[in-house]
Amino acid sequence: MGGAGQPAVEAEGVWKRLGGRWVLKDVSLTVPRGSVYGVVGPNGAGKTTLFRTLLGLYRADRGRVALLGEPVERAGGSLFRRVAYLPEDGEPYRNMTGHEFLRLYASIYGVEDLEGYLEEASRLSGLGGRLGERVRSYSKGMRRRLLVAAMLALKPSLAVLDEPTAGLDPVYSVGIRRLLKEYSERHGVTVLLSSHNMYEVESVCSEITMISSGRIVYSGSPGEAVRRTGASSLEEAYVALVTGGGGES
Ligand SMILES: Nc1ncnc2c1ncn2[C@@H]1O[C@H](COP(=O)(O)OP(=O)(O)OP(=O)(O)O)[C@@H](O)[C@H]1O
Repeated sequence: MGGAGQPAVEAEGVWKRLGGRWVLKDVSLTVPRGSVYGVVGPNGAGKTTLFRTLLGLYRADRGRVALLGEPVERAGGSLFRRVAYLPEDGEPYRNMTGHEFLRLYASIYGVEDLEGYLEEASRLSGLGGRLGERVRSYSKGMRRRLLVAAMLALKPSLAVLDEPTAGLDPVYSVGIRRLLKEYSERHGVTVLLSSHNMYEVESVCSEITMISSGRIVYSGSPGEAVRRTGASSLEEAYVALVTGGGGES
């Protein structure tokens, strides 16, 4: 399996056009192996498009993307089995029980040690006896937790999560952040996430990229963003760095 010493994700000069306009403009970033890396930016800045392009779900119009050391356009099943993606609107099937959903997830990824996987995913979900109930009886927080547990228990090389805690209460948000950080530290899982929550990004991410109108306006540590702008918090630094770029423009 090639690319063990390579960054988890490397994008160079990526441009992507959608609906007749450039949504990503000359985006370059490097996500180190084993890191928790955050992408932040206003609504419509291009975060989801960036993730989809990095994962090969969209083809970049210009530039190049390497995923786990391989050019993404050449990547096949053996690479994608090491990558887990949770889209912003990802949902488990409502008519399945939590247990059934985990089994389905394991079969899609070709998990070999099914019992070990189910035990770990069940534990990470924190859902206990509720796993025997249908997903449609779960709250949004429970559904998110089930999805995050399903992906982390795979121990993927790279986990990509688009706004994993959006709309969740603080208890679920803190729980998910803890899982992501622990799994990254303990199992070397590289985590790439997007968020609108600067507290979240500051508390879990070692490096961040800020994107505004499809262009990178900052890459580095959260602390450096604060220092560079002379702001008193990451939220203030973020506003200073993205102001003028706008979101949907
Ligand atoms: N399939 C598409 N066709 C045309 N335009 C698109 C398409 N997908 C996204 N866009 C546009 O591209 C821009 C970036 O969208 P994207 O969803 O990547 O932003 P985002 O940063 O993830 O936003 P949010 O924070 O609101 O989720 C937006 O202006 C959006 O309307």
